[in-house]
Amino acid sequence: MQQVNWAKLSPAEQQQALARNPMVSAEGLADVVAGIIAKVREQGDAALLELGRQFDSAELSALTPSEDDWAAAEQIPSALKAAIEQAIANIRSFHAAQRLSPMALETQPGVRCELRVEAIDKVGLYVPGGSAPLISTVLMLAVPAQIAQCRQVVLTTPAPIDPAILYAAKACGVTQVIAAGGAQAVAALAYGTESVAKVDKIFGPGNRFVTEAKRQVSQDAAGAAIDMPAGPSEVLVIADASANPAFVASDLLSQAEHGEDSQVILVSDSQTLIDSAQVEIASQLSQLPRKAIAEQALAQSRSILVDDLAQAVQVSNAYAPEHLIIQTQLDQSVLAQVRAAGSVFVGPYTPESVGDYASGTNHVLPTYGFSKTVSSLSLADFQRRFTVQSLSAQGLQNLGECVMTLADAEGLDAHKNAVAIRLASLQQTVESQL
Ligand SMILES: NC(=O)c1ccc[n+]([C@@H]2O[C@H](COP(=O)([O-])OP(=O)(O)OC[C@H]3O[C@@H](n4cnc5c(N)ncnc54)[C@H](O)[C@@H]3O)[C@@H](O)[C@H]2O)c1
Ligand SMILES: N[C@H](CO)Cc1c[nH]c[nH+]1
Ligand SMILES: [Zn+2]
Repeated sequence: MQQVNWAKLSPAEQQQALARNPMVSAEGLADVVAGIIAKVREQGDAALLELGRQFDSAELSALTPSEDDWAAAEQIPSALKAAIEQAIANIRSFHAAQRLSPMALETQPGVRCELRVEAIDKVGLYVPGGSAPLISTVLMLAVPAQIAQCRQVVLTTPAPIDPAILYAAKACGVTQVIAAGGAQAVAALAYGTESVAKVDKIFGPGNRFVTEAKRQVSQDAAGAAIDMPAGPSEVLVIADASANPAFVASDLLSQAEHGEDSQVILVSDSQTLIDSAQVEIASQLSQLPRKAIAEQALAQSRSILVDDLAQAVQVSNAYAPEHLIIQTQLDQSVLAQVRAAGSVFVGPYTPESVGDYASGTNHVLPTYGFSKTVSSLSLADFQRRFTVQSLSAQGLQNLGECVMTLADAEGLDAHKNAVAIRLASLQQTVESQL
């Protein structure tokens, strides 16, 4: 991890200290992904099988799990089943509480306005599986889809599919599981194939091929909507001298182990804490099976010495991390100054892993600094909201003049006439009754 002293950096160097890998980093990534999407649109299932064999599993022979696969899913260890069920219960509680109550009111007498909420009909869930089978991502995507009552829930994940992914998918009411990963899976969800149902919206994180494919299909009217840019994992830890360096190191490593393109940042006003966290990182890293991956992520990560905690939050707000961990003596006052973060973890006993798996919050979060404007995944993302209005005759008489004046000002006579014709008809009725 590179070490820098924030106060001694020029503005350009400060920007550099918070730089990420570019979103479209690999040479020609957009063209490679466009080629894969075109292939899936032309060749359907045959393309999914060919690309799946090339990138994921040479033995791939079918896109849908067999009866044996579903039977194997029931055989996962009972402790794992229990952990999945406990996580589902917490995720369900937190997301069910996000249901909006129907809202209706009269904005003025006779003018009734409503806000209604309905599920998005067909959703596609992308569960990463290139480097680790993200069983927890099944829960984060499928539980809110189930609460929203989406009619069709198609899950794709690279082959070979881990039995626990199937177990979790079944437990959360997924309607179709497809063994496909990467850009080809996103293309199949967006446009459909012989085996994959076309969906309205695609959810889920992934590597740069997945993220770029989501971007491309979301820009095509014939494609599908997407949730957010949820790319390589990131964490920023704000820690002061009171923090436990072993805890801090473990949190940084938990995100560094995701992928070579993950990034972790430690911001502290204590050089002593930074030094002892570095010692801990070296010692914990040596024990990790995914040491090589974490090492590469650490090579593009930083520790930043700041003057005080106020400056630490400024640095964090400028970076806008996917995950923000606060381990200081002034946690609540630091939290109050946070302006941009996908999800925040407060206090020494709140490792980021709890949000990744089971506290109840969603782990699908905006990366690349998008947490300045994009929110963490929630129930609302699986729903569409629409408004309804209904006016009584009296309501139109009360509001008509206002609408006609505004239509007049815009020079839109047909708009004005649509009101005037009704008001005239009402007037005639009144006169005929006299
Ligand atoms: N932001 C979030 O909310 C969040 C949540 C969970 C995971 N993540 C991130 O998701 C990512 C998962 O990445 P992953 O790679 O493990 O799994 P993945 O499933 O996203 O990607 C694997 C797929 O990439 C494709 N691929 C690999 N090399 C390719 C190549 N050379 N050309 C074309 N396609 C290729 C293959 O089709 C393969 O199926 C990690 O970076 C992790 O940090 C983010
Ligand atoms: N930290 C990841 C999101 O960036 C989510 C995850 C899944 N499993 C473990 N972690
Ligand atoms: Zn994680």
